[in-house]
Amino acid sequence: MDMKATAVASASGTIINAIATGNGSAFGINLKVKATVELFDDGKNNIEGVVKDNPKVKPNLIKRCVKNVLDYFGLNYSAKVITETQIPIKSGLSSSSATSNAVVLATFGALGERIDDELILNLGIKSSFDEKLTVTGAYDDATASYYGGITVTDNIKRKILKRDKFKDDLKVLILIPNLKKNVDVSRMKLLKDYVEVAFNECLIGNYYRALFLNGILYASALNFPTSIAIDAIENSAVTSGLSGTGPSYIALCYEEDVEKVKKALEKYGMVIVSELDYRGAEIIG
Ligand SMILES: Nc1ncnc2c1ncn2[C@@H]1O[C@H](COP(=O)(O)OP(=O)(O)O)[C@@H](O)[C@H]1O
Ligand SMILES: O=C(O)C1=C[C@@H](OP(=O)(O)O)[C@@H](O)[C@H](O)C1
Repeated sequence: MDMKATAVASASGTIINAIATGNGSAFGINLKVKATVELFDDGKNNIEGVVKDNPKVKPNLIKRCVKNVLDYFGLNYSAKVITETQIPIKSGLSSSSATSNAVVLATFGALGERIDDELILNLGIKSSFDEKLTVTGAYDDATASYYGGITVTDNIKRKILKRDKFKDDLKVLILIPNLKKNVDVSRMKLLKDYVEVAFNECLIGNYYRALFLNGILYASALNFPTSIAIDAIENSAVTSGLSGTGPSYIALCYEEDVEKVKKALEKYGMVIVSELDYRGAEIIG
């Protein structure tokens, strides 16, 4: 019986970046990473990883994800894991959380194991920690990628405080500016008291205000332009802000305003037009 499965997971945009306080919030975006995992019961523990379409990206995370699942079940299988992605990498769209979700889920599928959501999320987060790709575990990003929709989380306790949907049917514009990623954790932690203000708005469902405020705060701390989000709003975006630790910015708008907002953002770099995702991660083959 061949042990092989394919799974997808979603990118996620940031409403509240959890690095300053441990509490965060994110929402699913319909850009997917696809992972195919094939297992061989040969007792050799030889795991091969292939990152299609991104030759510069090492397979360390995806090999770690498969290893952590096999170790969890005490199996010494060999494996081949292949990923391909629509998600810009190292950009603040949580490609690492999405990839961990997709590879762990595909490995569970290949094993024919019962789909235990929390176990899959935790093995994915463990893998991201093992590869030093996260500060808080990014449980906000991981759950938004896995379940879709909006999640509001305590990343330290790994608790979902709230799940929700945006009240409007919105398009998601993603700006990939020509700016270098800068993960200065100590500067981000200086924002704690102010991010708490934004988080309280998020907890009561004022997601547009929370996303904008969070973006201004983190862009200021990380020396990214704050004017970009304001340009988006000036051109009818309902909200806009830095996503994660950047450099990507996101803008949410109604369909009829896409061209206007896109034009405003394009002077800063490449713009991807996508939409909200409510499907999350799933096994597709
Ligand atoms: N499609 C993919 N295949 C394999 N590894 C990936 C893929 N996408 C992301 N990764 C891993 O995640 C890392 C990027 O994650 P991170 O630094 O957290 O940035 P972000 O989450 O903002 O995209 C990459 O360096 C790589 O290790
Ligand atoms: O590493 C972390 O703990 C986090 C990383 C950030 O996302 P990116 O990795 O996408 O920048 C942030 O949005 C998230 O709330 C917490």
